Amino acid sequence: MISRAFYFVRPYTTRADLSRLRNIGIIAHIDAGKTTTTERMLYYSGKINRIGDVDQGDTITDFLPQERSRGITIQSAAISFNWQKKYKINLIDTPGHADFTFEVIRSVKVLDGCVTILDAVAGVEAQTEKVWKQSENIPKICFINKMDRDGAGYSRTVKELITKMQTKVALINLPFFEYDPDTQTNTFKGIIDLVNQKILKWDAEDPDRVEVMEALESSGEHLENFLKGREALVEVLGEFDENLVEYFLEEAGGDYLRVPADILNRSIRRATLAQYLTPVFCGASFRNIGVQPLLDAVVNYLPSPLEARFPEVNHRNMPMQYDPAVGVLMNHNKNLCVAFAFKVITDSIRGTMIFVRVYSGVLNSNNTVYNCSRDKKFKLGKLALLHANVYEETQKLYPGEIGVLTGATVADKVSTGDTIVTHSVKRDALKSLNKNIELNLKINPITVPPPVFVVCVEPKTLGNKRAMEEALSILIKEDPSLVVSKDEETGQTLLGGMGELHLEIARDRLLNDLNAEVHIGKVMVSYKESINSPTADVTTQNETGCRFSLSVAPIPLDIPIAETIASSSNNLKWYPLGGDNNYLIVENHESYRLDDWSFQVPYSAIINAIVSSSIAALQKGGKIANFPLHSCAVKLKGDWRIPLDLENVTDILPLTRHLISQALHSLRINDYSVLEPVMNLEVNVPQKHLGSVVQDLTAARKSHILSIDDEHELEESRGGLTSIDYHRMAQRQYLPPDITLKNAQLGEVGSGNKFIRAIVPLKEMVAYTNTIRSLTQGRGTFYLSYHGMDKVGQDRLESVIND
Ligand SMILES: Nc1nc2c(ncn2[C@@H]2O[C@H](COP(=O)(O)OP(=O)(O)OP(=O)(O)O)[C@@H](O)[C@H]2O)c(=O)[nH]1
Repeated sequence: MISRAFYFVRPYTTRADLSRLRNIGIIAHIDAGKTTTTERMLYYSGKINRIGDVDQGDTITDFLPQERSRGITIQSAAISFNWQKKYKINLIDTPGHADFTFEVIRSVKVLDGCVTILDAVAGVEAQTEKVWKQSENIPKICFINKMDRDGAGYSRTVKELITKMQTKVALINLPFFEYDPDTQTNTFKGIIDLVNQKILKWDAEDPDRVEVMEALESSGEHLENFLKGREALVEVLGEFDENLVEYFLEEAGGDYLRVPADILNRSIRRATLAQYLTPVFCGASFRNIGVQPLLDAVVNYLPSPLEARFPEVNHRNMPMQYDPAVGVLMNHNKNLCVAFAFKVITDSIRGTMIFVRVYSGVLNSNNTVYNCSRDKKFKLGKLALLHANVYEETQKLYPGEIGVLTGATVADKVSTGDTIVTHSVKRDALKSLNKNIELNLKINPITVPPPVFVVCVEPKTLGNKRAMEEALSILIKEDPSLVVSKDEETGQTLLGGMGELHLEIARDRLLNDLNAEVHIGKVMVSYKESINSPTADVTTQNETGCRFSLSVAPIPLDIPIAETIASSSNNLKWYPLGGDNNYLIVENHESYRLDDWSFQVPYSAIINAIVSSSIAALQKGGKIANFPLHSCAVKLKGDWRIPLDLENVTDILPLTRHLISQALHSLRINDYSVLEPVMNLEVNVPQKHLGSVVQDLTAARKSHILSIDDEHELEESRGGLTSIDYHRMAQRQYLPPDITLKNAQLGEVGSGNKFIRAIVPLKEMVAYTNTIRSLTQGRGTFYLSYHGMDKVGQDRLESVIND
């Protein structure tokens, strides 16, 4: 491994005004080349002075030891750099593995635009489709990478992009190959830039040398590709931009070559921001080819914070407008600063670091701020800009910035998904902010996907228990898609996660980084129980005069929870109980109104106590196998009583916990069901293997087949167009011939392939990679995503419980 001492990272980045700031993410399937491309971007921007390599484990953004040893990105890393001197790019390199989806979701939440990287050999892969959907509200550009590899297919990949992502495209550059008559091979050397009418050829030995030639002076197929490509570019933009058509007809005299680059660039920018189309670029980052034009595209075509979408907030009618000094000016208040926490990490030296995106105004170090999501007021400590793992302290975080809060004062005050507000200028002026609107402003939090696998974590000795709990609490604070629960029957601590790799990485972190002395069991599917029918109402009263009545009822599994909540009575308030789709439903009190509250203890303290006791009671599990309860609603009646002078809620906790257990106990074992995670499965197989794959899915894997389609006849629609329209669009799109692909390879994709959609229990999909490989001679691909929890039928109950 090459030592970091041989090269430097320049931490400082000059501040750009808001219109010249870009907050972008790099998203893609695993191994498409996100980190390799990011590394080149840092090099060409002057941020680093030598290029690191993923395979040698010395890139800037993959800095965790686990990332370096495994050669994959695990956590998204933020870094900023300048481009074309006046622009500042804040870039987040995200992981590609499906187990780390939450990292992508939380990054996308605070980004204004994305670069999607595609592998020219693999084409549009499943995880790319997923992250594309997750980022569907933000403009994107596409980079077809690995054009140097055997089997790279630029045009084949563009076709897949159009049909699978259902997007129009504008090809901005085309691949440039050089033919060697001696070896009779074509080698990828550079690009044909259709906007600037140049051919750019990179030097294989020297990453800084680029030969620039006039495209019009080329000949043969290069010239032909250039002319056809430029015509197609002007045409596609003309469908969106009337001004361009006018210019083309009147000023350029109908000549595609006479439309100047700046007019085209403006038009591409407008069409990209409107998400009318996706500009497409190509290159080979590993060979340093095509990265500078991609960086130009980031600043030319992706939005500044003054053009990005507004954040979604809890006050639906909150006035918002862009302001060059404030960013997103909210509630017409130029002094209001609003920031959103999207990530928390624990650094061994600096302690807790909270990543925030500032949407409005300025965050000043040492200011008093208010966490609207937790009703907490506190003082900020130091602020910083992070460049991967290099720390740059700063006094202020300006609008549009992505930065970090540090210091003991903030450590326990902020979690992922919280909204922080403060006064932009005065140190301690929360009182000047509107109590009901500004101090109650919440940017919609990040959705956390439910864990589907669990491992059992045990302290090596009883003395290690406390340290284990502390280490686990750090882990789940950093990554809310990890969930800690307790098996009440056995007392075991369970750690839930998104997949086997996710839990393996968590295990590494527990043992090696947090030095927890623990034993970790084998990875298991996370099963739950639920109830089939509601309990009777139960009531309890203690000697101090507290009295509560409640029942527990099942929440329907087949209706989205948002719909269930929306259709319930206005008289009821729903509070989530942890991550298992359990809720506390509270009836309005018969006699007390919140605005006329005469009790010593605040209403929120009573609710918090009942929430905690409900979580503990439901964790105790069901009657079949003690799996924690899922999709249960604890319904609190509105006739509860507590003494007016009750000083704290410690009495309430055991009372309601016991009451819930009593209600659940009254049900018979037959009133319970075991639930298991079921997954959406998509399988793409050549026609000739369809029978064996379907047979295996239905017989061996108990899956429920939803549809089997010809790959090109999928009938989904986006923007009013059907997928057939997109297939037609792909046929019409000008694409240069894929000269490095043999005919056989060209024919493989999309022709004669069948697309199977099914719902399948996660348990039955273990080791499916090997099965699909052997059933289809390595030609089939599949993709799994979480569908929901479903009841386990009697026929499989025993095997599930034994599992
Ligand atoms: N031939 C070739 N290999 C490349 C290119 N770009 C990346 N690679 C290789 O592809 C592999 C994966 O590259 P990464 O940059 O780690 O991909 P990634 O998308 O960041 O991967 P994850 O973050 O783990 O999802 C590495 O072995 C790279 O050297 C390219 O342009 N050409």
